[in-house]
Amino acid sequence: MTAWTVWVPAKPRATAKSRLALPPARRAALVEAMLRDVLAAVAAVARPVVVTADPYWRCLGAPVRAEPAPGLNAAASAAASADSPVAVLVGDLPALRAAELASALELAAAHPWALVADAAGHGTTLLAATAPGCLRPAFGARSRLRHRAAGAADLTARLSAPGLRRDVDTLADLRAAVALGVGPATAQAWPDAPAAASGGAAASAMPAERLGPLRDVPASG
Ligand SMILES: Nc1nc2c(ncn2[C@@H]2O[C@H](COP(=O)(O)OP(=O)(O)OP(=O)(O)O)[C@@H](O)[C@H]2O)c(=O)[nH]1
Ligand SMILES: C=C(OP(=O)(O)O)C(=O)O
Repeated sequence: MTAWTVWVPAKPRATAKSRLALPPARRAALVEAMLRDVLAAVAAVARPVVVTADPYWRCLGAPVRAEPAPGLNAAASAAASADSPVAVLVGDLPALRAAELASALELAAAHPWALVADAAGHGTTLLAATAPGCLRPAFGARSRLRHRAAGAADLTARLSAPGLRRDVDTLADLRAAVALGVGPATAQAWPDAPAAASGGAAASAMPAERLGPLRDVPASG
């Protein structure tokens, strides 16, 4: 089996997920929880590395690398120059299952580099490369097409991996992730949700009927 290193970029805690309409402290707690759930899923199948400018993220317990410059693509480019096989996985996938990531990486092992698209179908949640220097990050609006045009194999249609594709930019996205079943840290950070039983993201499931109290909250200060 291929031994993958999976780099998870993490924006500074104070500014991450600015599109989530939540008060800053609650947003930061949610960002951290999602990151914890993603890292738990990654650690089950690969070696995780957090790439960030924020020393706070050392508290997550995974190895941390400093990003070379601000921005997701600069952070991802650090992974691109690391030893392959290497992947970049966004950190806002609270419904990620370890088995989904394992399936994606298994498919990716047959390609120089590959992508998985986000739930909307326009963005990218995973880039993975088996050959040195192949991974060319071009995250941002409509990144799926850019990554494909640059030569990445598009694995999306060959996978059933809703948690791997369910990135969270808005509260509506969070609602969709909750419907899939989020990991235990996210379940705990979101007060409307019951804390998940032990067993990590793969074992947790949050029933859709608990979604009632989830409301858009105006951002403050
Ligand atoms: N290291 C690093 N990671 C980043 C940076 N910007 C975004 N990321 C990470 O990239 C992944 C996807 O990011 P986005 O969905 O754009 O999240 P975001 O920038 O926090 O969201 P908004 O502030 O709402 O635009 C998440 O894991 C982010 O933490 C950055 O400047 N540096
Ligand atoms: C960074 C991306 O998207 P978003 O910021 O919308 O999550 C992307 O899909 O390349």
